[in-house]
Amino acid sequence: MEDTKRMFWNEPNSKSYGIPTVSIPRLSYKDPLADKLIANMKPVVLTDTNLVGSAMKWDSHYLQENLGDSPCTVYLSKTHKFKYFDANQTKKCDNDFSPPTEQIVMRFQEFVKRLKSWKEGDKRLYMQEPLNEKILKSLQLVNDILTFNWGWARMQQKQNNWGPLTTNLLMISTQGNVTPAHFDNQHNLFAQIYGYKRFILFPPEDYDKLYPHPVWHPHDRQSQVDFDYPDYTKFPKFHDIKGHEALLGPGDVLYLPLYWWHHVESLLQTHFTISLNFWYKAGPNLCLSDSTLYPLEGYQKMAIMRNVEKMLVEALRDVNEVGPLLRTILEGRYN
Ligand SMILES: CC[C@@H](CC(=O)C(=O)O)C(=O)O
Ligand SMILES: [Zn+2]
Repeated sequence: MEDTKRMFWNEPNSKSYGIPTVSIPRLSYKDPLADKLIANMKPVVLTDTNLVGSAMKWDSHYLQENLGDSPCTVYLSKTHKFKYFDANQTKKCDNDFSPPTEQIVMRFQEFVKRLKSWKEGDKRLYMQEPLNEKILKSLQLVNDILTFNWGWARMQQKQNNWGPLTTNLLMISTQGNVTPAHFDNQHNLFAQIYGYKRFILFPPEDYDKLYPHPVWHPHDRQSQVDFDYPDYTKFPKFHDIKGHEALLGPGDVLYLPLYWWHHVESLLQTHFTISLNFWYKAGPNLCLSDSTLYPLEGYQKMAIMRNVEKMLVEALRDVNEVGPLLRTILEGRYN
């Protein structure tokens, strides 16, 4: 793996974006430091969990055999970026929101056909579908899933007090696709199955450097900063950002902590990449109580800021009144 890693960084698609980064530790799951990092909500790549060992044989042919006519959600983009948006939150944008990607449902076999014939210049494809009874018709695939290393995953969930597993998102991306920087409100065990992905992570406390869209916006949780063409006038603090970087290959699992920002790229080594994530709800330590330790952690302050913003949007109704009211609270009093 190390040799592959060295070869990779010559790849043209590993843009540095001018962001200094440190490497995320790559450890055996047996290394006590691995569990310590997870317990402290720090990212770590685990190289030998065998979490999705039974999925290492999943390639386009095998998945076509076992998912064939299942309907799956596919995003189409004219660019390499797949910036997520919540279609239910466009009403507050007075129709000046233009979706950056198209979302369609197609049969899995149709997706594979388009994936195989895809070439540079075509609309890029990104299939993202939760593994659930809707698509799991084949016993072979169900058996593969049943033989994941659930013992290890359940142990992490229990000893770190995570909430329930909510989703296993199956992701199949054409080479070179980018999921721009965003955060999720769940813990994530991200398993790489085929091809290579590059992650650049930023801690929750970089909230002020990544300028997320407002909570009411369709791009809630997504950074406003375009890493390819950063607007340092509008987003000056982005200049000081520092990242945590990891290259994931088949069998690697990245623990991506709740509220950590992440930018994700499918590298050019293969025509497409296959990944599966395990999203777990946050545990009770996101709620403040008598046992809360102070000072609060970055992720706890992030939850507070989001709740304050949501409360103001609800109370004021007009989103244009949120800024002026916050400035009134701040100016000459807290700054
Ligand atoms: C959802 C797409 C993204 C992964 C991610 O953001 C997550 O698992 O939270 C990626 O791999 O391109
Ligand atoms: Zn994410």
